[in-house]
Amino acid sequence: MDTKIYHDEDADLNVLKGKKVAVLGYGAQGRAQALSFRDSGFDVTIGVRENGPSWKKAKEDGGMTVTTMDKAVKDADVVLMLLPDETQPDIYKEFVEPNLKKGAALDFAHGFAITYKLIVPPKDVDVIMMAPKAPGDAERQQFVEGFGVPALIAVHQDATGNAKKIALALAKGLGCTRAGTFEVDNFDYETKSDLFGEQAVECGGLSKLIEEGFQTLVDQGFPPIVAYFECCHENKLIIDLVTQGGMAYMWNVCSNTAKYGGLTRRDKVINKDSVAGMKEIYREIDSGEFKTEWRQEWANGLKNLHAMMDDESKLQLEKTGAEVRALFQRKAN
Ligand SMILES: NC(=O)C1=CN([C@@H]2O[C@H](COP(=O)(O)OP(=O)(O)OC[C@H]3O[C@@H](n4cnc5c(N)ncnc54)[C@H](O)[C@@H]3O)[C@@H](O)[C@H]2O)C=CC1
Ligand SMILES: CC(=O)[C@](C)(O)C(=O)O
Ligand SMILES: [Mg+2]
Ligand SMILES: [Mg+2]
Repeated sequence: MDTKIYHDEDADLNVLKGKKVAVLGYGAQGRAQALSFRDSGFDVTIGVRENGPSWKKAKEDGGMTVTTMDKAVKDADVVLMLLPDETQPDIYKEFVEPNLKKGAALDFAHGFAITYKLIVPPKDVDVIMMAPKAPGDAERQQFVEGFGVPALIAVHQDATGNAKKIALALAKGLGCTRAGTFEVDNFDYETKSDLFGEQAVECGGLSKLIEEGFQTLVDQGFPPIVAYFECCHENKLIIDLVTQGGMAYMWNVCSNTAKYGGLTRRDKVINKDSVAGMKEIYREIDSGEFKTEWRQEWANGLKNLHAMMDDESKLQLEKTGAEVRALFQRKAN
């Protein structure tokens, strides 16, 4: 299946000229997208809780209307649900559904709520996705530097006939058509790949690999800072090589000792049991079991999540990392 790729020339910011773009939420994605839309000339309204931290931050950033979510949605031509996934169904019910005007576009940066039918929009609105494939800070930084991160777009519902044009205008407004914006057939492709990637590879798998590698060396009596450089700090430099020129390039830049040792021993770490684990992760995502568990965790006040985050913050790795960053800060001053 060929994925259609779009660049600047395929998207038109004027599609949103004179239109009201309401961004609900001002966190990682909300702030990065809203500031870039503002700088791209869109009429941006931020919808957040009155006088909360996001309200104050959005006011400080300036150049946008800041109001409550219900008021932001009223008369909006595009509403971006840049709220935590777990909060979206309730916020949609209370603030969006009663105020969303006929012919508006409802946009998501991740398809969770639509894929698992936690939000079912009316038939008379466009439902689109513009999902940047990056953390918020990175996408804003690349926009400011004149480039942009890649994004996925999808159209779930095209009531006006303009759904894809609007998704592309949003992507261009965030600089994502500079790198490349990829169209996928449906929300599920983004939702399920993103959940899998963040659980099995980029957040879950990678953090565990780093933590256990670090602990293995520390348990062998290595100074924590030595273990930190080897199992954590240097990863960015290696990944930069992969990003620059692929796996072969990374291997070629590394020593032959690293090539031989890495290629002959990596299966001791990532092996058929690990792959079976990856398949189980995907099965839980695809079946909706993860969705059900995550909804239950939200209903329980995120107790387990807070406990796990507390455990993470107490790791020796974090203490050593803070010392290293302080060291580097000294160099920067
Ligand atoms: N974090 C990231 O960089 C990425 C996130 N996404 C998606 O973007 C969407 C937004 O996620 P993030 O920006 O990470 O969210 P976030 O957790 O960074 O912040 C969301 C913002 O929503 C508001 N908010 C939070 N809880 C609220 C509540 N209970 N009631 C009302 N407002 C509330 C606040 O303004 C908060 O700053 C999600 O669908 C996520 O999956 C997609 C790509 C990357
Ligand atoms: C930053 C990103 O793309 C993630 C990991 O999917 C997310 O934060 O949900
Ligand atoms: Mg992601
Ligand atoms: Mg994600």
